Amino acid sequence: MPEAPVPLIGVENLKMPEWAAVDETVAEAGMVKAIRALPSAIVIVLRLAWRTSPRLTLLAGVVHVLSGCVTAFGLLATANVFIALLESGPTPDRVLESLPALLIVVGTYALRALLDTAVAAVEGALRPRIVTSAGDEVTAAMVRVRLLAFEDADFRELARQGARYGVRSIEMSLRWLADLMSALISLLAALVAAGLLNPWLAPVLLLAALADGWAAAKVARLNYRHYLDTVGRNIRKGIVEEVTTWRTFALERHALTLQEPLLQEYRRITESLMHEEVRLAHRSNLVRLTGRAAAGVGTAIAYLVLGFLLYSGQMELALAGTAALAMRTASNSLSITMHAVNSLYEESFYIAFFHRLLVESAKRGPMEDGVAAPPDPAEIRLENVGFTYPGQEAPALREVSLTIRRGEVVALVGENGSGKTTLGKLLTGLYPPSEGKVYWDDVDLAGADHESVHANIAVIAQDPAEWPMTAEHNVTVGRLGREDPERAAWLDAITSSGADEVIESLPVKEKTVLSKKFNDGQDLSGGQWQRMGIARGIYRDAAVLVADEPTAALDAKAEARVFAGLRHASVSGAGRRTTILVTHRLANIRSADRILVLEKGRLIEQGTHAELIEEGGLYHELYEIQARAYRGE
Ligand SMILES: Nc1ncnc2c1ncn2[C@@H]1O[C@H](COP(=O)(O)OP(=O)(O)OP(=O)(O)O)[C@@H](O)[C@H]1O
Repeated sequence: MPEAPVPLIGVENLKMPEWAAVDETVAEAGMVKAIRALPSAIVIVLRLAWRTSPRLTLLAGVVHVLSGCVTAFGLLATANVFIALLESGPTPDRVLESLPALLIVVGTYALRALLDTAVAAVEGALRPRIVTSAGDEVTAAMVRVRLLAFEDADFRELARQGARYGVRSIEMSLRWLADLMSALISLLAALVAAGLLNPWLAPVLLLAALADGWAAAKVARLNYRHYLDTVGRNIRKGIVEEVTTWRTFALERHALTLQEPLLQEYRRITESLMHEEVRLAHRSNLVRLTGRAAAGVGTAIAYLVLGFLLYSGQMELALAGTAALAMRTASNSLSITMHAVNSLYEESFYIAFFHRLLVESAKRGPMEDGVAAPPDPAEIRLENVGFTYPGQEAPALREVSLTIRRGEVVALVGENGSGKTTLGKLLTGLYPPSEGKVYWDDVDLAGADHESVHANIAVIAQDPAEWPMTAEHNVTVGRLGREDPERAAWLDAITSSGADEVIESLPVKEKTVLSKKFNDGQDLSGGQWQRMGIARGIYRDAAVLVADEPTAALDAKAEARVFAGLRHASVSGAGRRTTILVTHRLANIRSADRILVLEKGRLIEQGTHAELIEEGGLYHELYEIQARAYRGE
């Protein structure tokens, strides 16, 4: 019997992102309630247009209104042509008499054509500006959010959806808004014309429109409901696509023979999405058919009313032509209006993402009016600090109190998951504590301007970023404007880190682009990237340096060289640098000024190597395990 497929990445029990759960209520809302939500989306778009260019926005409004008015005028002028033509008397005379009215009609058509061109020109200039501006607002908001925001999966997904659908929806909404304005004005003109001819004609025309409108609104809500229902599966699909096709997973994918199971998983998700898609198409079609049938009945009633009015002599035949024209125009405009309203309604959900993304980003944005942190703090002090990652229950750090003085080399030691990396992020103000305080001298980082803190830190990450730029910029990107006429800082950074050997091996040395995305680009090995990351951290020459497992991927020779380099860097340069080292290789940190030992998020021991060995606690135990392994015991 074939084995049942094992779902690698489950799809059934996915928790809905919080923002999508909120929208559930919108998707379930009644038609009236939903239509009431429409103006807020229009306001967002109009505000954005106004912010982008008040002049062009105003101009777009004016040309639209003018163009609609000309249509209305043309329609009423047509009535005069019919009246002149259908009067009693010889045909040539009637034709001649109708000529002035006909000329007016032709004139309105010409004017309408000119105004349409003006509308297209103004919109052509305005729309790209608004779309660029919307994209810019999202990007700027995202760039400015605090680091911790990226730990929040809901926010990350909102950012993805807001950037992807929000900006596109704004562009679409602009088109619909333009259509809506022209159609509404034409509709108004046609209804007035029809109403003037006979008051009964206007309401029956509206009847047909309502049926159309109901169907379109229902389809919009079905679409949005479908979007919400499938958002979780689409997230999963993205993840599976990533692990199935990305290079990062390629090695293990093959080595673990996961290709086929992953493909199965991918198919399982896409097939379930496809079935939903087909179901949606069927349901939408049915709704549309019902709407069209009802609208057809409405139109038939309108023509019956017209026929009755003619039959009963309540309307002259001369006016019936204009009435029919007005009905036709009204019905066209109504269908455009309804389509535009419903498309706007549909887009309004996604515009809400855009808006929510801006609001959520602002909440997570930089501190306004924060005080400047000292550029070279004499001490960093933690008072009863606790930290819990967003969405987690258990704290990663608890009740940590400590002081680190300028120039100290402090090593953080502890088992996996004990909180070393997290502590490094709190000391450098990258994450705010959930409890307690972090001070740089007497400045509480909770009230400090983030940039002033981050400008004075350098972080050598365990998995350094592989910047797709030249090797030179990979080292200098942290302080591009640094004055280095003799290249002493550059040489110091690359020799202390061992990056000099990497650069030497590159085809065009430091000018080599380190990315396979470029034709002549080059990739590096894990250890080589790590050396570039260390060089970058040293070159930044910041007052506080955190090196998180900087040598995990380095060979023994390179590792010894890096630690010597880091010790040298901590006493050289502009001032004495505060260095915080996270490492599991305890032999490297024997000479650290102080060793802090963490266990399950608590600081349980601190002191020099000798003191901690003497104490005989966890550090002693960990050190002995490693030492025994080297002694071959
Ligand atoms: N991004 C995150 N989201 C949620 N929890 C996290 C995150 N990063 C770390 N944690 C949790 O916080 C705790 C501390 O993690 P941290 O990375 O600080 O440990 P560490 O001592 O540096 O571990 P290692 O030696 O493995 O690098 C762990 O329980 C970990 O599971």
